[in-house]
Amino acid sequence: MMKTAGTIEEVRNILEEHRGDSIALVPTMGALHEGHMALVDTARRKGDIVAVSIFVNPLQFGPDEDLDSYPRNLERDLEICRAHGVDVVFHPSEDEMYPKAPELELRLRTMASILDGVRRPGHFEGVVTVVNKLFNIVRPDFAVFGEKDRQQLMIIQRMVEDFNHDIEVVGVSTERESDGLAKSSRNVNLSDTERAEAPAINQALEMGRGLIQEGVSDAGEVKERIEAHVTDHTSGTIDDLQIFTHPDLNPVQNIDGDVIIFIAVKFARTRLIDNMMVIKNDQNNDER
Ligand SMILES: Nc1ncnc2c1ncn2[C@@H]1O[C@H](COP(=O)(O)OP(=O)(O)OP(=O)(O)O)[C@@H](O)[C@H]1O
Ligand SMILES: CC(C)(CO)[C@@H](O)C(=O)[O-]
Ligand code: BAL
Repeated sequence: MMKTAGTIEEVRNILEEHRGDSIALVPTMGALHEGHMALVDTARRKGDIVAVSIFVNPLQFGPDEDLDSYPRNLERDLEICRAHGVDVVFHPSEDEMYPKAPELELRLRTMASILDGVRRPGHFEGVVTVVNKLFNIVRPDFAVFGEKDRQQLMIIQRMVEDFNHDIEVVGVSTERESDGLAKSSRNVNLSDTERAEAPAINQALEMGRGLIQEGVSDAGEVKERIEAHVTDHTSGTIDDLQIFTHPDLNPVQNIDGDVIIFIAVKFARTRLIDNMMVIKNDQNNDER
């Protein structure tokens, strides 16, 4: 039977009963969907015990961002977790996680000097702070994160290395709606019109991948074509569009190897992100 814990003491007591079992943790901000459940399924294959954390972390939201309107529905989330055979859900309050304003700050260097590290100042500092806390509270053997938030996944992988957490970080490929839109908790904050337009983001990324695989090597040209597709088919504006080498995330002008295309699109109330890896010489269009 699934157990739930609202406090650190409760979750530690529950996990203590499972001493000797390996734990796979899926950190989330709730408003769960099938993307999260793909993470849970991976966690189930990895660990004896699957723990999901649900916490909308205020530290990773900027002052003008959507902390207040971020979707929250704990009862529904618990039902979804129960139906998926999750063993433990940890859903702390803000006071439980931050009884005092943190005195110590973690700072990132180059990995936050690009993309959302620049667009959302302080975001990744907030993410690594809360994930560190979750790792210390749950002490998982495995921690599962989605490739939709690829920069976050790479930063957490690096954090585990830098801080010697004895945890295997596992990445899971992006779950998409049947029309290609990446599943995201924020999709519910799109208007009907925006929701109908939003698949153009994935279409544009697919088009970019196609161009690169056909031999277009000018990153500027690929970006222009992607931007035009999004602009022509949505009311959103491009907040960020970058092509980086894979796996070391260097900006690229001339594409002569594998790359990742990152995009962020701002709609009226909601900013969506997506990314696509392009294996340059891969003819079968599978995402890795
Ligand atoms: N479509 C998806 N496919 C795979 N993993 C996903 C997907 N959406 C979210 N995740 C992963 O789930 C974890 C929790 O993410 P979060 O709770 O922020 O949900 P989200 O859908 O990404 O919400 P947001 O609207 O904040 O982007 C993260 O590791 C994230 O990468
Ligand atoms: C990893 C995370 C749960 C930390 O708050 C959040 O950034 C998310 O949901 O991706
Ligand atoms: N999915 C990453 C969490 C955030 O957007 O704040």
